[in-house]
Amino acid sequence: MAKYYPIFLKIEQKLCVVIGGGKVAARKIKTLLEAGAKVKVISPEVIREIEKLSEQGQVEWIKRPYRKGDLEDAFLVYAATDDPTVQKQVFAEAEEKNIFCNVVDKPALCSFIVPSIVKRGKLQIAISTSGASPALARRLREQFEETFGPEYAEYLELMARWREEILARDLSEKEKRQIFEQLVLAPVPLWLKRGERHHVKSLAKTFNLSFEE
Ligand SMILES: C[C@@]1(CC(=O)O)C2=NC(=C\c3[nH]c(c(CCC(=O)O)c3CC(=O)O)Cc3[nH]c(c(CC(=O)O)c3CCC(=O)O)/C=C3\N/C(=C\2)[C@@H](CCC(=O)O)[C@]3(C)CC(=O)O)/[C@H]1CCC(=O)O
Ligand SMILES: NC(=O)c1ccc[n+]([C@@H]2O[C@H](COP(=O)([O-])OP(=O)(O)OC[C@H]3O[C@@H](n4cnc5c(N)ncnc54)[C@H](O)[C@@H]3O)[C@@H](O)[C@H]2O)c1
Repeated sequence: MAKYYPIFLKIEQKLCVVIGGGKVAARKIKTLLEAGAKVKVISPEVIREIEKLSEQGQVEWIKRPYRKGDLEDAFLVYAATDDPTVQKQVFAEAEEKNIFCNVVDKPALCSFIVPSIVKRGKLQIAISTSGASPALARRLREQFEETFGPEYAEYLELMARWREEILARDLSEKEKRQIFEQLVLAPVPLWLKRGERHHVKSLAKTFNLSFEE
């Protein structure tokens, strides 16, 4: 099994080409759009979900089978057809053009694989089993979603703002690190979840940080 290197890619406004228009393609398209990519779908048929996105102008749908040259200018490519010959052709063109390629039914032909994602605002937990068990990746996501609830979105907003406020202070690296450590130890997510905002307020006050109720 291949070794994989996890990173978070900035794909805003970058062209991502998806070959095929079934439910697996739809799943990949969803996360591409969430990251702000420009998505082009090439497939003779697509499921209703993708057709709707095309009607709303969120993706460009080219209604025909894949042909060589379709990957021109692509930043990322997904081969999500049910035809192994087409899958190989897409992979071959991507290799030739040095484009990262995800072949959804053939990990051996993937130059990148897609993780299962827990997303709470700025917090993203990406889970991969290196392709060993996608079903387990999904199950772990569901477990993490219970542990890290929607309150983590606001928590991260607060932490980001507080971090800026602390970084702007005339303190030594050590002093700043000590404050960050104390802040992450406080059960802020729990307070937010329970609506105990007065606790968050007094924590903010202790460190002279902003907090709007
Ligand atoms: C995480 C997730 C992200 C996403 O797709 O967005 C994702 N697969 C998901 C679900 C899922 N996929 C499959 C099942 C059915 C149960 C099962 O087979 O286990 C389920 C479970 C379900 O749907 O419940 C079938 C399957 N998947 C692959 C193959 C081909 C093969 O392994 O040979 C086959 C057999 C196809 C066939 O029948 O022939 C391959 C890949 N799937 C990956 C990602 C990459 C490795 C990820 C990792 O590191 O584990 C990799 C290598 C390539 C890629 O696609 O990037 C998403 C969860 C989203 C979520 O819900 O959170
Ligand atoms: N990686 C994953 O997460 C995962 C999960 C489940 C299944 N799979 C595998 O992924 C593949 C796709 O799954 P699905 O459920 O989306 O399949 P599907 O049959 O619903 O969709 C296949 C799509 O490919 C299109 N297509 C066929 N020939 C084409 C061509 N020449 N050019 C362009 N498009 C073409 C079809 O029009 C259709 O829209 C299957 O091989 C399946 O076994 C992968």
